[in-house]
Amino acid sequence: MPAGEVAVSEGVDALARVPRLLVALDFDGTVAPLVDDPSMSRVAPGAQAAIDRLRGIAGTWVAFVSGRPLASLARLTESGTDALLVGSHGVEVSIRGEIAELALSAEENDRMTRLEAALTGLVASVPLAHLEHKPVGYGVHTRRVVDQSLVPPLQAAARHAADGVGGFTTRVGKDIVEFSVRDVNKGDGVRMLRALLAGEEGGPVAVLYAGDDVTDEDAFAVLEPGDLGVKVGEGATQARARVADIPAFTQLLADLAARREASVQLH
Ligand SMILES: O=P(O)(O)OC[C@H]1O[C@H](O[C@H]2O[C@H](CO)[C@@H](O)[C@H](O)[C@H]2O)[C@H](O)[C@@H](O)[C@@H]1O
Repeated sequence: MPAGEVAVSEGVDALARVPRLLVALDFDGTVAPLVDDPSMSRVAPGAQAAIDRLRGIAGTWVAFVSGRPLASLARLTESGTDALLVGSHGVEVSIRGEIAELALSAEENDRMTRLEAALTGLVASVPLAHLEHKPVGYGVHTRRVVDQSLVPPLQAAARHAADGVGGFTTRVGKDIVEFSVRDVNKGDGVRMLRALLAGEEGGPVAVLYAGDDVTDEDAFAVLEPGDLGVKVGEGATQARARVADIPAFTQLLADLAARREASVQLH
């Protein structure tokens, strides 16, 4: 479904009135501006305020669903023990402080080691490229590479190396190509969170999912009638609504909080 099929205001209005709502948020590029150093990312102040407000409304849950490692996501979102976090594109899960064990097999570890050796050499050959070590894979970052003509050949060589080792899921994001030894995605994460909350609450849970990148399409793809997918920024998408940028999405979250607070008071 093309973005723009639903006017943002109309979509938010509908979500304000559902009895149970999961607000599932991508992190980088959706609530946190993209920066050169991933460790320096921060949630935009207005977005944080809206998230805190939403968390305080009855029948409303906020989760982060990110490609980031869980530890990084927990730190940057300053999540407490009640947090719902899905990291590493759906592989790592933390539900209110309970972290599902990853337990990589010896074979997975071996493939990781072999890919790391290959990627380390490739990344070292391109000035200012950076290799991110993740719990179930690697990210080849190229945001800071000055000579961007070096990026396509680096990414092609990295893909070739991953194909050579075998068994990796490849994802292309913003100035990054990533390789994961586990084939799980953000859609799996959203499905799991919805089922968990519906089970706990004994009723259906509508979902607002927002994301800015290609990897968020897996999450948009599992949304159901009554949910709302919001694409943040440009690019082809299956999301039914679109906002221009992080400030516009921050405004959407604040509007949702205000309308949901008003709706809860009426019931
Ligand atoms: O699913 P997300 O929450 O959007 O995470 C995707 C990747 O985000 C990080 O990289 C991106 O953000 C960095 C900081 O702004 C930026 O420097 C980089 O160019 C982006 O690709 C993170 O480092 C990755 O692990 C995530 O997979």
